[in-house]
Amino acid sequence: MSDLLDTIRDLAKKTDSKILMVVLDGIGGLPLELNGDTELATAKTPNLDALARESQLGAVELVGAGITPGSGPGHLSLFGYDPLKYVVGRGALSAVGIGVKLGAGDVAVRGNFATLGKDRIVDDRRAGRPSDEKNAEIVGKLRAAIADIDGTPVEIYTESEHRFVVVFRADGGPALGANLSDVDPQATGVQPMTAVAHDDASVKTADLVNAFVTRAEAALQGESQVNGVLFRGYSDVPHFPSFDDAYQLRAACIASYPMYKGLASLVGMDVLTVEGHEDALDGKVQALTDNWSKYDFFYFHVKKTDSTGEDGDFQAKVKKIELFDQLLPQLLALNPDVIAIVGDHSTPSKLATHSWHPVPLLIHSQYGRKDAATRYTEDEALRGSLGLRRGTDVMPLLMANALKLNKYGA
Ligand SMILES: O=C(O)[C@@H](CO)OP(=O)(O)O
Repeated sequence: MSDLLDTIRDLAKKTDSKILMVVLDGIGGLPLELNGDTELATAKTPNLDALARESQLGAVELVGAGITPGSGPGHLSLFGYDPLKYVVGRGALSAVGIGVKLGAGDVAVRGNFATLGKDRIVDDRRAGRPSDEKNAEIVGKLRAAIADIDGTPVEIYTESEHRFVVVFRADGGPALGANLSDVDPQATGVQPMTAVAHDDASVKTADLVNAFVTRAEAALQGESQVNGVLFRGYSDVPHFPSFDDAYQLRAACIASYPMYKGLASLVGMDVLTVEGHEDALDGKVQALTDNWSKYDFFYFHVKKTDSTGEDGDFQAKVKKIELFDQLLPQLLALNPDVIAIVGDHSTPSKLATHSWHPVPLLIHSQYGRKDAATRYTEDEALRGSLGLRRGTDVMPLLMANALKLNKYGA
């Protein structure tokens, strides 16, 4: 099956124009009551509104109608990689994002520190979002308790907040399979699940995962809030076509959270250093400004629009949107030839998790047509000239608006 990336590679050409892709993680939302306003519509966003009135708007479904994307597939779609073809587990994204190298046959898995109540019922899938320092303290405890499991080396790393990474090393033995079920139920009020192998190569991995969960809970018995571990997204390291090669671009990633840096690194983007804590918006603007002349594509990631939605905090998400709006003029001052404002999925506070709802897309360039949209909101976007599209349409549209694509065919 011809891959869109192959077609784009044949059409792409180097030019001096610059593309800035801003991903507001989880930006799409829902009104709290029927016919009410979403978080985006509620937010006061004068700068986004002004930009929208001079841009083309539409909406994107990152994987397909009715499908709720994880951040990984959502981003791969935005980068032009069909998420149904290019599959990678969270484990590899997190591991690569924190600089852990995986060898042949190793398996990495994404962990959540969680709060377990009576009968091991999951009370909080994120253990109250502990600090990175608390995370590191817990990782230290687990490293002391679990250096290996029946001779299989086990490595445990802090990612951020409630997130951690475990790597099971093949250590010269048979490759460990990554085809097994999650421990993380991605819900509260139920117990962690028992990992089950879906093929013979993953039987050992499932045994290792279940043994880790048992030993970790024993080691964390004295902890009041961080006393459980949930696993999802097992994977080895995939080899994806290079983003720079497919688009003839020099691409840079500006993100704070390791998983997004891992994803960008997997497709070959340069991951720029961002100073600051948490979502570090000032540090990201600084990194963008300092490196503006060195690249012609920038992926600029904003995380807290997702986290606040996942915490079910409508007003907090509104505030994070308004905070981004306030820094938008600094991005526009760099005068990108093309800027896109988009998200990798919706995370409505009402659902407190990702959802299938299309995400608003804004593209600003000098080659747009008249567009009826007057704001960057879910409803207004669908009045735009771009209509409803797949996430994999975004990069070709940005390349076209940057005059970076030759004509297809004679
Ligand atoms: O890591 C995260 O920020 C989120 C979304 O990807 O995962 P979780 O719901 O486990 O916090």
